[in-house]
Amino acid sequence: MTMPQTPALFLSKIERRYVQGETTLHILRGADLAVWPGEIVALVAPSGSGKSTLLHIAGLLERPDGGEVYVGGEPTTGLDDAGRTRLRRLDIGFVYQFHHLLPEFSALENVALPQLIRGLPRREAESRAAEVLGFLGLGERLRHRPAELSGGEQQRVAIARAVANAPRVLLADEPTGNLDPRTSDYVFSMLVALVRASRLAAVIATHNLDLAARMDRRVTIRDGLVVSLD
Ligand SMILES: Nc1ncnc2c1ncn2[C@@H]1O[C@H](COP(=O)(O)OP(=O)(O)OP(=O)(O)O)[C@@H](O)[C@H]1O
Repeated sequence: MTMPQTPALFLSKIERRYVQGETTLHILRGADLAVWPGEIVALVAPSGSGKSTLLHIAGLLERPDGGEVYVGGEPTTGLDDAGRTRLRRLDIGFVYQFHHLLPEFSALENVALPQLIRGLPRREAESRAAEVLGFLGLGERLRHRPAELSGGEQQRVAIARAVANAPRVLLADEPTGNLDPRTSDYVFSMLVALVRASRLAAVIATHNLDLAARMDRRVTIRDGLVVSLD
């Protein structure tokens, strides 16, 4: 008998309000989203609709005002800050529009660092980092610092850093947003190949409809709810 599968990420009835003086912005009003291992979901939401808010909540960077975030089937809102940080380090990878690499470290060191923080021995962390960088076509750039890499290469290092820990969930906010169209297309293909090879569950926010069309399904945020665009 096969066990029923669990979504890698499950957002259930997520509420988020921002209170500013007299006004309350009710940004998320019971948003639901389930993402399965190996699935890539495009989040194509208008500016200001709550896309970053949703990604921050999914990535345990921000707490919802209501609802529950399940990672690998486990509820997370009851965890204290240390528990959330631990789970985030183990199970969640982030890629942002701007790479946020550490300028004084090489590509290899940038990718190995999150694994060292998790307690992996240096040799193992660096060997895993070299493997992922090699997969992304950067085998010849391991010792380069970010300033010695092109924009597309820097972004591939950021992708390698996010996935080298073998997280369950990958969250990306406009990961190719600051690259020219050709490089964006190439880096995106690399990202998809890596997500599929590692069977991660990915949510990728983008305004680029061509890229969104290449993901498994498309959702948006409308009136505080996640709705399917397919
Ligand atoms: N800390 C905060 N305090 C008050 N309002 C906030 C806060 N964070 C976000 N907001 C408001 O919530 C709304 C959603 O913000 P969010 O950053 O999630 O938008 P977004 O959909 O990611 O937009 P963009 O695509 O422009 O980044 C915005 O109107 C924003 O002004």
